[in-house]
Amino acid sequence: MAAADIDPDRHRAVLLALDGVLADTAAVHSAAWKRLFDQYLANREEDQRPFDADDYARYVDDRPRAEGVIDFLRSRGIELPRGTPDDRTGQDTALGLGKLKEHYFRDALAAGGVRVTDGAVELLDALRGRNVRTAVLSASRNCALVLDHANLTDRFDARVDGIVADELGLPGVPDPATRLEAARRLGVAPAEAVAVEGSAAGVEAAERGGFGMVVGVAVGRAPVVVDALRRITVAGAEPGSHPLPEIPDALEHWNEFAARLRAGRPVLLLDFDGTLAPIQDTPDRVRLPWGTRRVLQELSEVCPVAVISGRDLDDVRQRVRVHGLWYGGSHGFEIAGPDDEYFAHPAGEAALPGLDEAQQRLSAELESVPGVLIDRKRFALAVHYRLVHPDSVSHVVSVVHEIGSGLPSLRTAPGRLVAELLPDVDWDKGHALRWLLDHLAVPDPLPLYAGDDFTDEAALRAVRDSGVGVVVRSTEHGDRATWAHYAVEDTHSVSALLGRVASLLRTVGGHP
Ligand SMILES: O=P(O)(O)OC[C@H]1O[C@H](O[C@H]2O[C@H](CO)[C@@H](O)[C@H](O)[C@H]2O)[C@H](O)[C@@H](O)[C@@H]1O
Repeated sequence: MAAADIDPDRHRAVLLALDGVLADTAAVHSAAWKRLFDQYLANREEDQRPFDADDYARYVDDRPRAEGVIDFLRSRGIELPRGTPDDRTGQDTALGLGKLKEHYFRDALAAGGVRVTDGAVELLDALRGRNVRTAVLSASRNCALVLDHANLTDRFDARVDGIVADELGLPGVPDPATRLEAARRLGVAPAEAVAVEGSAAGVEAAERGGFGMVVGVAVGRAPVVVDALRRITVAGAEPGSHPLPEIPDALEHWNEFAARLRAGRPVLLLDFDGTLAPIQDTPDRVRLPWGTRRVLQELSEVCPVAVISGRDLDDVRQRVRVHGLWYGGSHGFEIAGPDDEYFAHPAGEAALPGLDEAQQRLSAELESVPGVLIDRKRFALAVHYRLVHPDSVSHVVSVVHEIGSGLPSLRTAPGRLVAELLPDVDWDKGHALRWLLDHLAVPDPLPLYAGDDFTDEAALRAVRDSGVGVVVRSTEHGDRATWAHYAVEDTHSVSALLGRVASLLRTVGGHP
């Protein structure tokens, strides 16, 4: 089965035709034309055969309305004058009947809506998730209305429709003018963009416009042909994640948030830096705010609480200093419980020689770069570049990658102005979270995870279907895709949210 893969590293934008690609508008138009013509023919003496699918394709599809009226009625032996734009709706002229068709189209849309193509929403989400800009194209002046009925209005960065084309005097397809205008509005060169078309004329327009990739959905003569929209994939996109700026605020949606918590027995799993404690220029300056410590203490009395951090286990334990909590260090490679429970992932031990060697080599190679901080945790190693001059950052990051890729026991992971080396196994904060849930064996658990960084996404993904995920907005990577259900502005808001959770749990003894 033919497929098309959009590669966000090469394709900065995607233009998508609305009609026949994103939505089945033809069904709505066809219903409106049929109502108009069948009703009209019933009152005439000439050929009264009802309007059918062949008539739609032959006389009216993708054609100016008045021309469609004239040509179809001529096929039934009726000659109608074109009329003028001032003609009444339903008047016996092509323009008068065209107005009535428009009326019926809106009726049909209001009554039955419009069917959105399978895979359309998922594709648009995937593109957004990878920061690929999108434009919707339609020759129709009803484009905005259709998008509204299809709940697609907010999913595009640009729209070039019949209204825009009329205002700018742009010719329709196969002329490339509307496609080029969309690329201009998205701020990309056509060669950097993909056009997804649903008609031969659209394909020709995109090819003439010099678009980087032209995909035809069930259009045989396109350079890339797919039989259905869902065959178009986006490299590196994870279906189900969403752009962080679009995630609703947890405090503003508190009632809904609380209702989710009521679905089980909450287990709180929290990241440390950037979530519980505000980010500082250097890791040693970080302090847990007094109010947050008090809330954690309160929470630990009503439900299990774990802090899962990229820091060393002892480091995070000392900075939080709340008894009764579980702690995870080195991104969950090491876990300790309140009653001396202890777990270390075997791959952590196995990676120790690699981490030691990486530490030595990184210290030697980066010694001369001002601002670099090498932060060794038991089972991980962070190279901080928050204080490094921007001109030297790519050098620092590439040295970490080079050294990491030369040591088979290690892998690299990005973070907030930090590049980390971790044991190269399938273990992350998501696995640590599941390990904790298994170990805690809370009946009917409802995991609530909060985090701010890339490494938190594994845990946010782990609670996506069975818990609640909260992401803390940040200036670094703040527009990435996230698995979180809700967002909060900063660490103060995390503290406020946890305070509300504590009150909720206190009133019902730990199970809202
Ligand atoms: O999982 P976390 O608890 O969020 O730990 C992730 C890393 O956090 C720390 O680095 C980050 O915070 C620093 C202090 O605010 C900041 O200077 C740095 O730029 C951030 O990346 C910590 O030092 C790392 O070891 C953790 O892996």
